[in-house]
Amino acid sequence: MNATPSLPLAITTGEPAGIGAEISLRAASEWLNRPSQNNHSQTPVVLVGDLDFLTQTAHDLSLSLQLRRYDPLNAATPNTLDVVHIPLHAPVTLGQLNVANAPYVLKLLDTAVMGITKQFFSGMVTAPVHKGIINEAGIAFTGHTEYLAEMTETEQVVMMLAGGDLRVALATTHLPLSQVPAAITQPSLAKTLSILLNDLTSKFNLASPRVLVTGLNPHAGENGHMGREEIEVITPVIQQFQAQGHDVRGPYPADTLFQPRYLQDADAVLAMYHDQGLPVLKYASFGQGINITLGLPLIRTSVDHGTALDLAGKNLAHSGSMLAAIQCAHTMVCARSNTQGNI
Ligand SMILES: NC(=O)C1=CN([C@@H]2O[C@H](COP(=O)(O)OP(=O)(O)OC[C@H]3O[C@@H](n4cnc5c(N)ncnc54)[C@H](O)[C@@H]3O)[C@@H](O)[C@H]2O)C=CC1
Ligand SMILES: NCC(=O)COP(=O)(O)O
Repeated sequence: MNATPSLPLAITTGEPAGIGAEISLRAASEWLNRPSQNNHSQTPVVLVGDLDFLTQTAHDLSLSLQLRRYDPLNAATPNTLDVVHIPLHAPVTLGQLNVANAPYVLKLLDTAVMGITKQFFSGMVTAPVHKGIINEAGIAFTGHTEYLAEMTETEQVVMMLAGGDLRVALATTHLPLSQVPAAITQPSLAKTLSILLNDLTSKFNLASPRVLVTGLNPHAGENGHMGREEIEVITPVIQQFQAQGHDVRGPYPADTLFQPRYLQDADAVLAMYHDQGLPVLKYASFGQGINITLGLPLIRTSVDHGTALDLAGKNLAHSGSMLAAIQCAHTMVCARSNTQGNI
């Protein structure tokens, strides 16, 4: 047993009008009551959000949790959940977005990143944010993935979702479909594959990961008759990695790749764009899957769903994905402390 508990994971509670507070509180409560596993004590968690709002939400959910303001010098007692208090900018009406709280949502992320940088936190787990309302507040924002890359000055990161037996990584993230082909170049695809292979080994303990790569076009371009990206971009990059000894295969037509015959021995699929890969994963495991940002200099996991404004305040949201995201971040913290010593 690793007797020294690691630094806490920061759970950013997301868009306050959505289900973020509810799933964060419920998942944290379940996590705190779980027995330790894998010879490691459970990584502690702290919530990042408005203390009064979270206390009211915990009360509405009848959770038997005491919330208190986070104090790094004073460890939380059992059944007590620490909150890094970030005040809301405006009162919350559940289910109704308010531009006034967009800066609050981003402050949660900034606080978690700063806390990781200063070694108060071991990593971050993010509840969903609403991309649209942040943009309507006049702040350009496409997602946590790109925001965290920018904040940490990381040139390229990779979005990967995992659920059931499937891992799906994406060559492009939140781009209009019309911009996808131009964004997939040999250098960008090679960098994506390199991050994916590296993190599957370092974070998921896979010594020689097998990655299956989709084509971009229908039928992977049908020998160039339905698009040339497979011939001009994707195949040369796959061959480059194969020549280096990596088990990377494809390009496969995306509509036939997602069947057990291909997937049973694969460690991950690399899909070319958001709506090529994620619908399959969400069909397989929606509500239980996780989203991991690979290539960042910090640990970040998240849920596989959005803000679910339609469920906010109804005590109907499932917290399984949030709990899985905490579990995954904990596993990554343990893997890191095994290789680097406990931090
Ligand atoms: N990690 C993040 O911050 C993410 C944020 N989003 C954002 O969320 C917003 C809403 O996106 P939508 O496409 O409507 O997807 P959504 O995932 O919020 O909702 C889709 C459907 O799934 C249901 N649902 C979602 N989470 C659930 C849960 N935990 N338990 C039970 N049912 C659940 C909702 O009620 C709705 O019927 C958008 O602004 C999107 O950008 C979407 C995905 C991830
Ligand atoms: N569909 C996944 C998604 O939108 C998650 O985005 P991010 O906020 O994690 O970058």
